Amino acid sequence: MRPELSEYTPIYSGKVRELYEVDDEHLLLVASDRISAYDYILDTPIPDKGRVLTAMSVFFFDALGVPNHLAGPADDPRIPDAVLGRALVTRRLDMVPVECVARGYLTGSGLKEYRANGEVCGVSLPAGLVDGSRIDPPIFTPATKAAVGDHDENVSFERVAEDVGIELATRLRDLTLDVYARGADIARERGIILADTKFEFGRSSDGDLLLADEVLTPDSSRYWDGALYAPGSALPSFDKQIVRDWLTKESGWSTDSGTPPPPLPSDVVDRTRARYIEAYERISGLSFDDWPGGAA
Ligand SMILES: N#Cc1c(N)ncnc1-c1cnn(CCN2CCOCC2)c1
Repeated sequence: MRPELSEYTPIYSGKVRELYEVDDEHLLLVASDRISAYDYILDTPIPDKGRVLTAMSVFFFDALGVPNHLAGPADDPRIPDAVLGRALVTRRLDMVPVECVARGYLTGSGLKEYRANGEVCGVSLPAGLVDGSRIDPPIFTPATKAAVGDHDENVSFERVAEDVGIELATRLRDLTLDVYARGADIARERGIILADTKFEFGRSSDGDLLLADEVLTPDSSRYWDGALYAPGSALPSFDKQIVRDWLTKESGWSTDSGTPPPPLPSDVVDRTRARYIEAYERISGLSFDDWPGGAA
């Protein structure tokens, strides 16, 4: 008999995920079906998005072979039926307050910084780079965690060292770049580009530094279809471009309207759900049909 979610104390609620206390040593990390676009949480959920992204995290936690916070399997008996397949039991860690970002390609906030001063988080880059240019070798571009709804602030490695000490900052950088490289290799072998990603780390009661949060999901990473990639051209998001295109090209809504986006039509929802499943099955080589939870 599985417990009810109401038996667990909620301790954090983010844009698309929640965190509950299971006991003194364990948390329940729950991924919702909510999707964000243009800094809005859309009114329309994407069925199974939470399960697919949880499946991707579990695949990568296993494939990467890096010590992490998972404390049980996807069908752990402590997981309530209501969130089975989109929740994981994790060890409760002392989180390091740094968003550990690795970038193998220049886009987003990194591109904006580069265009302003030729560097990203204090790391100088060659002249002449454009949106989507490869950054080789990949760079560590940390950020401080913003309050819910705000954007994280990109900071330098030196600032991280001031905040957490040079030894831990160095370990965070090395681990971030190593895990990004492993994830990028796995994705590239399947024709998918991992442009950048964000990791979070925490310390266990034994003092071990563990990979935490979600890992290498489309919500914590930028994934591009390798077949469509061309630096300087449009860089369609593997998972969100269908939603973005409908919102900006078909719905009549505009990003500068100051109003929330309209509800999504069912075909956009269905195609986006299929896109998330395609990303998981291509990258993992596993069938999403075998993942726990879902329609009874
Ligand atoms: N993972 C983890 C974790 C852990 N294993 N132990 C203690 N605290 C955390 C934790 C607390 N907050 N965050 C920020 C990221 N949140 C994740 C959930 O969803 C909302 C955002 C991580």
